[in-house]
Amino acid sequence: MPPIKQHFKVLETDPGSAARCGLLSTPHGDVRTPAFMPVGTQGTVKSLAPDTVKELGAEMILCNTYHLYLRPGHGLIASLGGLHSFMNWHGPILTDSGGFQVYSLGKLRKITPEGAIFQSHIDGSRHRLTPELAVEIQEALHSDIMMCLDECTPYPATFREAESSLSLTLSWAERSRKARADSSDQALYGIVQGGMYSELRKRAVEAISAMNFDGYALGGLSVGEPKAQMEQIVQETAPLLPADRPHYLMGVGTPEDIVKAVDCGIDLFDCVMPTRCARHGLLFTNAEKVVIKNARYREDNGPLDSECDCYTCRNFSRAYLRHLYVAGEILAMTLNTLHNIRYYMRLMEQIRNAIGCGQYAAFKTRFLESRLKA
Ligand SMILES: Nc1nc2c(CCc3ccccc3)c3nc[nH]c3cc2c(=O)[nH]1
Ligand SMILES: [Zn+2]
Repeated sequence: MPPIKQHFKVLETDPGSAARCGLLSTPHGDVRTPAFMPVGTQGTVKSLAPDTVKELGAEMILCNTYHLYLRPGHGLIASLGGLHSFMNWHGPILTDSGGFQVYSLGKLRKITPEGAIFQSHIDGSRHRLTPELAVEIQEALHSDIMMCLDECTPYPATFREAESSLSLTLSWAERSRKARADSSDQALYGIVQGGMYSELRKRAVEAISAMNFDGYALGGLSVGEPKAQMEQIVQETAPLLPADRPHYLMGVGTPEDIVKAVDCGIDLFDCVMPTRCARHGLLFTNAEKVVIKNARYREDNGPLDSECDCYTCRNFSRAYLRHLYVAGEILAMTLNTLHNIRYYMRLMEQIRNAIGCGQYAAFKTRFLESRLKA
């Protein structure tokens, strides 16, 4: 069995909560956790240069195996020196295995015990994504953290459907682990499925934990299930994960979701929300969600968010941001995304500080109450 990368250290735990601060060390640098990872699906955090992403405080970003395999191809990226130099991002990168994207993007997809058969959403070409190919692609991209190929159990699913989906994910996890090169300096994380069924989730944690991965992800959530159900699964399952390894909640979430999940011991988050909302003119502030195209901002000469230290809030008025968005200017995408990513980075800084001074429970209560008024 390849050596396990002891690449995570818990630094502080909060007395009144399962929240913890940690340090994730990778070949491309360290990540302070709890951390939010901006999504850079096609090798770019849309509309932002990598230096800007770094200035905003992001330490690790996500890229997509499915997209980069289809275009421009993992072989090309490997021949050009790997994904870090290709996109000029020299910090840590986590890549998803592609299963979720096949499920949500691929056309005419068919799941077989061997792998996921799908047609490219780009040119209709046919492909079969296997656990072995998913590892090969991520090794070619040379991401710092690789994910096993899993089946993201659809929502809703019957117990039997979730059970058979879980057994597929477990067999793929075993094959992913065996496919990893022994000398690899890349970490490999296992993914816990099990639908919305506590019994299956517990079975999944036991089986995946026994495979001794470098970190553990909770998958199969943020797939359209009611918020209360997601929270219940996280509350029940996160405490069962190996405490000395990173816990990654895939695809989550809103600021409220993150604050609640940190309380359960989640260390890593990703979500398309800050970047996608920015491109649709929905901007995050503590006071309210600003829909920038709203006429009420037409003459508003004030900053987007008076509490924010970002370039957008320091240099432009709400009136100007509204003008750019309504006029369809490309700069609107950049300024909006820059602010929303900075909002999430500042939230994670506040979360780490609250844990560091043993005040997380009070921080969470105060934050959630303030959001109710928003
Ligand atoms: N492999 C996998 N990915 C998921 C993602 C994508 C996260 C991602 C990683 C890297 C880049 C982009 C997206 C999910 N997003 C929302 N819910 C999700 C569930 C799963 C899941 O169950 N399995
Ligand atoms: Zn700002």
